[in-house]
Amino acid sequence: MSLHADDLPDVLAVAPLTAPPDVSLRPPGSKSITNRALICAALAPGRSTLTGMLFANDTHAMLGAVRALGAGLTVDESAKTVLVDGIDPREASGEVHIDARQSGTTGRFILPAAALRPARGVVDGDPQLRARPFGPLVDALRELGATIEDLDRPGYLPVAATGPVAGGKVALPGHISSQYLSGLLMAGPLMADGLTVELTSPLVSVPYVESTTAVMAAFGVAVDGLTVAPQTYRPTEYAIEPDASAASYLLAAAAITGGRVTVEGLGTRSLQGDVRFADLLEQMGARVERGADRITVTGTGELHGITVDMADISDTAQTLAAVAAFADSPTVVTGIDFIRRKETDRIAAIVTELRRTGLDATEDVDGFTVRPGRIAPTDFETYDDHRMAMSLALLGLRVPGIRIRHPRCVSKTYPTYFEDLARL
Ligand SMILES: O=C(O)C1=C[C@@H](OP(=O)(O)O)[C@@H](O)[C@H](O)C1
Ligand SMILES: C=C(OP(=O)(O)O)C(=O)O
Repeated sequence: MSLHADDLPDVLAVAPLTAPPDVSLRPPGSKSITNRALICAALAPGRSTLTGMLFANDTHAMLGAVRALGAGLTVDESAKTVLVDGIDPREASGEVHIDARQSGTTGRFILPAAALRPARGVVDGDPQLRARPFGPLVDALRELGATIEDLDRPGYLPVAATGPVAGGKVALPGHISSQYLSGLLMAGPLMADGLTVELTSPLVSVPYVESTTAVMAAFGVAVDGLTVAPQTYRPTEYAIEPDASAASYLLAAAAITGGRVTVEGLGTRSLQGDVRFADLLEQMGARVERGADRITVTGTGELHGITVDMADISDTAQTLAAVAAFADSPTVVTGIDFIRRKETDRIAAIVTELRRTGLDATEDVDGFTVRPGRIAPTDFETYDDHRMAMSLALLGLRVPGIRIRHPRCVSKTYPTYFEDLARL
């Protein structure tokens, strides 16, 4: 049976490992970097070459989005490469329709780019994305000169944007999502007056904004603090690094099973904050070796609970919850109330599922607590959230009788997840 997302059954049984793993794996390309590189390349008149691309539902959403804006794409999935012929959206005409599917990054990055066009661009998504907040981004774009029509509930998709966005100074909250800021910054150099963002509340997911400015720099655009002067994106050859959030599951597997897993292509040079998940495994008792382009985690048989603020790396909070289930003391995760507005309410979802398996887990105001205990055979619900499926599957590497319902949701960012898990 193929374990590719497209071929998975409605309920997937996870077989416990018969021996600790000792493997080296290269996770697929980073979703976050792929979607940034696609935006920057699409806004860079001329041909860019992107290598190491992730092909998954979220990046297919972005490929469709930049194609709708007029970028030319030559896609070679087997070579993980895309040639992008970029455009200047300020010269575009004609109404376009963009389907961001389930992808927050696609919706929040393409809306400011679409608003650069002096014609109407409709941005919509799946019901799941329609339920996630867009209000702060819509307000900011209006403030900067774009016309944004609410096509349904104000502050939510679908919306229609008509530019051009003149730019200037804008106030933006930081505590709901960093994606608004990243999307505005990437469109910033094409605003006639440039862009300065003033944050009105503390920024979550900070490392993602650092990734944004790093990818922009690779395409020749400088950002000074939260100010972008009018500039031109330069087409370039850009190598996308593997996905650090995807790597968290593989590294967690080593810590949980007492094995050794090396992820290739990610290390101290990574642009992604989620590589710091390895630091948490180290704090819990695993051994971690870091190179410029690889991270190795070795499980020591010891795992202790920790208390940690995960506001910077919240996509790995559910992974940590799975590891915490095997520790010898409770783990408390704080700083992540904003993950209630991701693919699902992730705090409620992970606590509900850990309780279903018999663990004493509780929701806190801005996070959750996991108290280790006996883990019973369980069919886990996944809430159409790829990270629920990927995290809960880790329990099955040690505990018999773990089954994942609707596992195909991993196609959002990691269609080959269960193939990689089987390689352990
Ligand atoms: O900019 C990005 O690539 C992302 C930012 C984070 O979202 P928030 O800023 O909404 O927390 C993260 O959860 C998401 O998976 C990817
Ligand atoms: C929250 C996520 O994605 P996005 O916000 O890009 O939909 C994620 O991948 O966990």
